[in-house]
Amino acid sequence: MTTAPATLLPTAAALHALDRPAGARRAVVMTMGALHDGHATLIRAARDAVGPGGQVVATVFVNPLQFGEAADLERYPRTLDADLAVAGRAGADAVFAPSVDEVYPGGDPQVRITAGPMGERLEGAARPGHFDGMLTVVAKLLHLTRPDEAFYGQKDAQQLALIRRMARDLNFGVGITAVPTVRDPDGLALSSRNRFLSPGERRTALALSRALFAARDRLAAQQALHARAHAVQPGNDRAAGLTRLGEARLAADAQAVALARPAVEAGAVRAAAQAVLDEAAGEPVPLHLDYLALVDPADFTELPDDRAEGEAFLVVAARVGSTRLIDNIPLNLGV
Ligand SMILES: Nc1ncnc2c1ncn2[C@@H]1O[C@H](COP(=O)(O)OP(=O)(O)OP(=O)(O)O)[C@@H](O)[C@H]1O
Ligand SMILES: CC(C)(CO)[C@@H](O)C(=O)[O-]
Ligand code: BAL
Repeated sequence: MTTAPATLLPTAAALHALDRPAGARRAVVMTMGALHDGHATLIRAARDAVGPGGQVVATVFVNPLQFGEAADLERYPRTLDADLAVAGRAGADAVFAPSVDEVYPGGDPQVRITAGPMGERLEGAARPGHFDGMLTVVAKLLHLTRPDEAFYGQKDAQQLALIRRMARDLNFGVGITAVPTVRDPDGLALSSRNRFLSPGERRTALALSRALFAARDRLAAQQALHARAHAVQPGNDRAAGLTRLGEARLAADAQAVALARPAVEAGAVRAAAQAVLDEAAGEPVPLHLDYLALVDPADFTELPDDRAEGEAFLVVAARVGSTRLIDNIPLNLGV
């Protein structure tokens, strides 16, 4: 393990020449560069997984195939020297940072990966072709780097679900590991694009995480009501204890509310987040909501308003000024 800058591997030939000690596990962390602590957390997780004797390779490649607007591609930050230092400190041995010609010799590839229906929803609908381009380069980078395990951030939840799906559907034979979203102390999910936000835009952008946390808190409050209602049901031993504590009245109220509304429903969770986003849309620096959706983690289809059980992701995308941001939170509906 090293804290020196990671070794730069600018070509596939240099990558293939990288010595791979016998028995050493190799982990890969793919990025588009401009590394921040979210990326460093992925690299640290990769290092933890393979151990000091293993090998961690990060990749830095701004993939033209997954960009729609040319302006977004052109202004994407490129900070390779700093990236080598961040990657090295976090525990990467090497950074594979190829040129566009190295990855796509002879121009755009004719044969590509198709993301399928999950790739057309939400982010896929907002950025047509994005997920086909993303999966195509992920497939290429997996073939080039040949890892045992690859690490991706939960922040890009739909991307992660599609990569898992590709690895499974097309038998890539690689382990895919998710790393939870890393946030600034104020809640904003770290993202390379955050650097484009002015101070005012950043304040408005905080509504994304605030909306997700409001939904999570709404769900937790309803679940707590149910727990208390359950505690005072006839025959439950805890009822006597609660009475002694003077909580019987409170618990009875809770039971009445909980029984009147028997479950925590998707519609109420979504509404709690929507209220925060509506308020941010009226700020002097407004938030322009692209989508807010409560989805099935398996395929990113929207859950019906009356769904009251199971795993879900609450996902959001919005533009503030000229910067488009995404965020999400995993939730468990039901009581
Ligand atoms: N805040 C974060 N927490 C955890 N993982 C993250 C975070 N931000 C990015 N990642 C992960 O890092 C990997 C590389 O992402 P990428 O280079 O696109 O960074 P980014 O900050 O998401 O940039 P941008 O949002 O501008 O595309 C992806 O697997 C992504 O999910
Ligand atoms: C996975 C990825 C490196 C492919 O270009 C990119 O989409 C990203 O950085 O999340
Ligand atoms: N962070 C996902 C890659 C992209 O925005 O293109």
